[in-house]
Amino acid sequence: MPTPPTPVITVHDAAKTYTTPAGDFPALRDVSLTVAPGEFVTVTGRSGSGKSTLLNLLAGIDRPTSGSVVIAGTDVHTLPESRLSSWRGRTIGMVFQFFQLLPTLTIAENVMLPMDFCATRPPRERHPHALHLLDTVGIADHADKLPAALSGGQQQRAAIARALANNPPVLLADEPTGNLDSATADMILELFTAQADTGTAIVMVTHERDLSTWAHRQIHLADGRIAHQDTP
Ligand SMILES: Nc1ncnc2c1ncn2[C@@H]1O[C@H](COP(=O)(O)OP(=O)(O)OP(=O)(O)O)[C@@H](O)[C@H]1O
Repeated sequence: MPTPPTPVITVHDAAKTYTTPAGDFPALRDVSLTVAPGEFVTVTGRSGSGKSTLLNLLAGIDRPTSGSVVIAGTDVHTLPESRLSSWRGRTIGMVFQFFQLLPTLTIAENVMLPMDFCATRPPRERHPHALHLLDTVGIADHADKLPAALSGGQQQRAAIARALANNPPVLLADEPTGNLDSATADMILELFTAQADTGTAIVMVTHERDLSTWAHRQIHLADGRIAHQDTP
């Protein structure tokens, strides 16, 4: 039997309780999961089931009330606040529903931002690397345009190139196809599949229930717990 790969994401017994004026609200409970390098996992569930809360814990944006989140060997929530954003910039790529490109920077400049922020490459290599990434996602011709000149699908490709700028082991996506027509959405999902094939672990929150054509595993949340996991 081959040894299973060491997970790049390990969530152990994580819980997140929000304290509100109306009392404590358990948004996540008893969540344990692992994701291996190269795995493409979707997280589905009704509105309010805890999908974004889980993604925020994985990104180190929020801390669990109890339990642990270990990403690429780092227990995320033991990192001091001062090291968290640089850790995130090197370890996590993030893709959002509304792309979140900076409107006054060109597409290439947007893709260079994570490299500038983390100084992961010497300055002279950053623009060529941005062009290489834009080529990989099929929009190198648009490198010098502003985001507003691109279609939604092209902007999402640029956002994916930016997310991959520092070659992170983990890509987190929050409804990345939610603002795209279905043909464009399929192209974005194909890009994710191809990226997973290179060894990146991908966790994607989505409202679409069945993405078995693309995802290796589908995790379904209900009331803050993992209700079931399907492996197509
Ligand atoms: N900062 C907060 N303070 C209090 N309650 C919160 C906070 N953030 C989220 N919640 C509650 O936690 C629950 C889970 O929220 P979460 O955003 O994770 O759900 P979701 O599954 O991502 O929903 P959607 O699909 O609508 O984005 C919800 O009931 C929400 O109201």
